[in-house]
Amino acid sequence: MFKVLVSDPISDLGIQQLMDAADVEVDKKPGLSEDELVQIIPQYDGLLVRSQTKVTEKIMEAGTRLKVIGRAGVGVDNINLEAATTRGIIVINAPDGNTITTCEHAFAMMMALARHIPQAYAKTVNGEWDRKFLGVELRNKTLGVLGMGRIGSEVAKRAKAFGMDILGYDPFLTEDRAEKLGVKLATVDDIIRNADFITVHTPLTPETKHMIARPQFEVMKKGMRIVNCARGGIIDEMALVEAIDQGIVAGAAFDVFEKEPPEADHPFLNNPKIIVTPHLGASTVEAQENVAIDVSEQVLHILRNEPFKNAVNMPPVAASVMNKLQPYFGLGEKIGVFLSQLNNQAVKEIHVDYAGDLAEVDTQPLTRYIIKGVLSRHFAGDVNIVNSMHLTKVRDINVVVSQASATKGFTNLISVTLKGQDGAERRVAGTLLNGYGARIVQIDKFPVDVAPEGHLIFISHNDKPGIIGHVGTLLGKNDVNIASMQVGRKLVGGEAIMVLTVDKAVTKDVLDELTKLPELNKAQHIIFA
Ligand SMILES: NC(=O)c1ccc[n+]([C@@H]2O[C@H](COP(=O)([O-])OP(=O)(O)OC[C@H]3O[C@@H](n4cnc5c(N)ncnc54)[C@H](O)[C@@H]3O)[C@@H](O)[C@H]2O)c1
Ligand SMILES: O=C(O)CC[C@@H](O)C(=O)O
Repeated sequence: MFKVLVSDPISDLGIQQLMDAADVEVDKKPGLSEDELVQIIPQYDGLLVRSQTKVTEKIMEAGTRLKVIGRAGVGVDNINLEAATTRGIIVINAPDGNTITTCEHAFAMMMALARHIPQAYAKTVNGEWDRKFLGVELRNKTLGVLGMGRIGSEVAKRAKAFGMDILGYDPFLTEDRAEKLGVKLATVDDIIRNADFITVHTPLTPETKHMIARPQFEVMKKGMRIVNCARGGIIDEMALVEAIDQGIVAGAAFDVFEKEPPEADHPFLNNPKIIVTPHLGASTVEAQENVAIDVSEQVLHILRNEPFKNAVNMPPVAASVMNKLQPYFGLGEKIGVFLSQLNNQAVKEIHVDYAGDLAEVDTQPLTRYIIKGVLSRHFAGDVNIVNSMHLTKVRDINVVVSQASATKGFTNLISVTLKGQDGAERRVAGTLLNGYGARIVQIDKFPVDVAPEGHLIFISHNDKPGIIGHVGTLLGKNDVNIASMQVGRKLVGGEAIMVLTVDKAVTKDVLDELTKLPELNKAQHIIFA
């Protein structure tokens, strides 16, 4: 039974799928402190949060069973990703579920700003009939959108319908896409100097922190208005207050703050030209259901070891590519497991070569399975596809991936070579054979045909008459039943290998006895657990 802790208020309807799952027990405990979380987290396999819970290294350190942290929303700045990756904890988010809701909030903030709606409301309900509030139209105004991702693009579409001219900047915005969205591709400087309204929709990163600060306010169009429904810190709060005081900025609308919640004396909270909401961008019934449904579904997949999407601490891969790669994951990992047992020296480089059907696909996820296989028997702690690449960096292991079309007659081929620090190499290649599943087809320089399952004995010997008989007799004497046997050699009488599939594990004593046979150089037990 998997246990999942929901530590923030998350839509019940959204997590229904998790609560209904027969193999999952869900505990809802919103509002716990870090210390309280540290106390209870060891019993959980999954943690579901919104933005209130700060998932710190200390919590992950205590969460020895944690496999997945699900963020019901987009931003994962409340989760220590580095700590999660190091521990192999998969972090997933729900990037699409609140896009429209947040876009609508940003748009509502822009309209409220243009027409002083919160200020007028406050006066009216206080008994004051103040008709001096004079707004501006959106029509024919220039809107600058910084960050044309999911939310920024939706804002631009709506602004178009309002008759605004839109300048968009995003390092990933192409001319084509800008044209499709009816947006003029601009530089940050164009936007700063020409926009009547600016709205920011980037993540908070070292590059975007204070991307609008004093130098930018100094060159802005007098009377412009600015909206931040993305992340506190993208706009320098103190510089904004100064720009309002100097009459450069006519008004600002903020849903997010550098520190949340802001202190009671935060200068935004008593400034009549700044309207604020308490990080409500994603707060609609629809968005909260959507993100909770998305994230619950992925958490279930991860707990059940099924393919999943939206991992934040792994590179994104298109679903079509994932479907193509998925059948190879088991083979890739087994090649790695095989090599990790064959190899007996410090690894400097892992070279993965993909051929045939795999030559033109983005094979990054598959490489992670191979590396996981190579490392998992040697590293303390959980090695998985989230932390496997990270672990190679920590251990200074170079990973080289190549793709080639030469398949040596196979429709697909994965060849993995471990290079040791003395330059020695071990190689295992495998393929997926239609109707037969995973097969190992090469070990070092020897062609073989072995199913990577259960227990194998790998023997290197000199190709001399009688050796197969000696091995069979010795194993029989020790009650080890041979299910199949493969012999590989390059030259008659030269170096050779033997791979035996046996029904059970072989003891070290049996291996030692095998090694003492004439012409036998080495015998190893290989296990695919
Ligand atoms: N207020 C809320 O409740 C709320 C809700 C949802 C999302 N958000 C926040 O809104 C922001 C946007 O979310 P999204 O879903 O559209 O994300 P997204 O990833 O789809 O888009 C972000 C875009 O920002 C662009 N970008 C990155 N650095 C940039 C830079 N230096 N200059 C210009 N553009 C840059 C990226 O290329 C990307 O296209 C995020 O910060 C997210 O956390 C807030
Ligand atoms: O959970 C929330 O309400 C905040 C959501 C928002 O900031 C996000 O990044 O998705």
